[in-house]
Amino acid sequence: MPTPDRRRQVARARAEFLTSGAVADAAVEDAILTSWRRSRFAGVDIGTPHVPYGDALDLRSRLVRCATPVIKRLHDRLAGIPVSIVLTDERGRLLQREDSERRLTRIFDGVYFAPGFCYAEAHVGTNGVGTALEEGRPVFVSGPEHFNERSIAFACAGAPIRNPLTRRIEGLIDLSCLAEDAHPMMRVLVQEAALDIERLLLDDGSERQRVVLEAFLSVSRRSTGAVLSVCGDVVMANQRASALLTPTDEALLRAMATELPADTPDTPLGMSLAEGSWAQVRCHPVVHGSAQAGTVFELRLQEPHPRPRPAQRSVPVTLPGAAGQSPAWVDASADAREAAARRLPLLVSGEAGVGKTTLVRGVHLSAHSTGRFVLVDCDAAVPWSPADLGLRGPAPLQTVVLRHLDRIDPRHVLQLDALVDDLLAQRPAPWVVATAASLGDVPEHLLRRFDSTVTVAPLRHRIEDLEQIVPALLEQLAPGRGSACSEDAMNTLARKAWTGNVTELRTVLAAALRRRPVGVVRREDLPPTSSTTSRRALSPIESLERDAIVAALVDTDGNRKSAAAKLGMSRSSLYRKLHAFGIDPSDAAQR
Ligand SMILES: Nc1ncnc2c1ncn2[C@@H]1O[C@H](COP(=O)(O)OP(=O)(O)OP(=O)(O)O)[C@@H](O)[C@H]1O
Repeated sequence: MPTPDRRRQVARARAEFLTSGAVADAAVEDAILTSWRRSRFAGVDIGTPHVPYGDALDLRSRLVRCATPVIKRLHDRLAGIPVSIVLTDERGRLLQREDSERRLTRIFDGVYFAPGFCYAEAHVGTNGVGTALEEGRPVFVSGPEHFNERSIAFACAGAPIRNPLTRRIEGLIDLSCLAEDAHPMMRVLVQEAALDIERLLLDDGSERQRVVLEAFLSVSRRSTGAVLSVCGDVVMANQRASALLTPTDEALLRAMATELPADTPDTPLGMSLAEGSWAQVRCHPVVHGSAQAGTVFELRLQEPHPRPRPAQRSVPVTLPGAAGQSPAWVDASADAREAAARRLPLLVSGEAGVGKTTLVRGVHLSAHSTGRFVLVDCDAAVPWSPADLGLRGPAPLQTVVLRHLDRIDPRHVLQLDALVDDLLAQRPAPWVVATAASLGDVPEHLLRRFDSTVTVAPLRHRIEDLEQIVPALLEQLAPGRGSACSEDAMNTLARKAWTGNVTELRTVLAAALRRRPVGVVRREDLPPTSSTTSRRALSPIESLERDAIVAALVDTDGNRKSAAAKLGMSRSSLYRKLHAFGIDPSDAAQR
């Protein structure tokens, strides 16, 4: 336990840090100093921080089931020692607390260290729960090592609990007491307890996982396609599946695994992959005993035609202000509507200008609610306080869109995380949606906040949507003028690559309307644009190929020989394709 001298030294270091932001060498452990910096950065209140509360606790989870006997044993072992045992979820929200003394019940309830309250570092600053989760390892925080004043009276040791197979953090076990009662053994005890819980998690899952593994291996052996299995949190993929599927596809398959009934007929379903291609999916539910243990998926890339559609999506979903009837758009609309109905935080991905915000606004409007729709641009939003962002007000919030999540400044991640907590803790909670052009650029920390994802396909991969989008845009740009596009103008538009998607289309139509403010827009009214105008509308697979060629030319500064080598094709094939797809290499190189 820290001696009084050591305690004074830490208290001095804390005061120095709070005034100057610096600390003398070795005055506190590195982990504590790093956590103080994070806490300050997140704008945590140094006096009495706001501890968010949410009452939707999952107390029947596997984590709670496996932790309960361990907590009980520890409670018996610690009888007579003034300490509380706490279990939290992976975000630091308390699920259970067992106090060895009644005195502690009153004290800990008084500082909101109780089930439902969230002790993430971004809210309360350095503490045994939030800091151990941030660090991903056991941490002991005592007295003035805490960031906020109110916690200085306490000491807590926290150890993350990891999924034994994926090693992802599932929760945390913590021992907390008054600072004067702290003992170094607390750190050892929580580490032991975390390991015990992990062992039980392994036992609990291993039988189910063994059965699913066997099914996965058996399908992989006989299949020449991509094979992926889902068993709870554990996903296994063969080499082909790893190469073919993006995290978004994987998330979709995980969702399918939970939704498909065990008696799903063995008929293949169609699935639009995040990269825009189309796959035929066979689902093999794996049953163990009387319950479904998991699902094995077998995927084959499809030629573009015919596109089989899942039966349940045969009725098009139309959303106000969001035009489009292509299967990819209809699927995305239906998925987004479902997420809204279940109030699941949703991440909508897709290239810039594809209509991500339009889709979400359409879902919002289709609910006919009087609640507010608020857009927060993560690229620009500073400061992050709810009032400044327009999130406070008399009318209830219905939908909050965190636009361009992939462009957030890394220094603002914790503030945004705290904002999401604040939104989700409201009653009723708004539907929280984020949009991003590149999922790979969304900080991992934030990615985990979103339970479901929807991908909006690029316009060139659902070019048939022009039929509805062009009239909708003409009406937006020239309301009431009854403008339309001639057939030859539509044919020209259908042959363009639309790398800037609907935003680019809107600009082109705006220019055409300047030339022909009323009546029918003809081909000659369209501005000359884009190096990639092909002679005919391309199929989805062809447009993927064209994208790959343009990307290779961009990477090689327009050098055809290097681009052909990069694409693994002969130079003559590349020349043929440049011609067929109408690609001008020098123009592509200037992008
Ligand atoms: N399906 C659609 N129907 C009608 N208009 C659309 C559609 N999709 C996009 N638009 C129009 O295209 C423009 C860009 O759409 P939107 O802002 O929704 O795209 P985004 O993907 O959210 O863009 P960014 O990536 O820049 O955030 C807007 O003017 C919008 O009105």
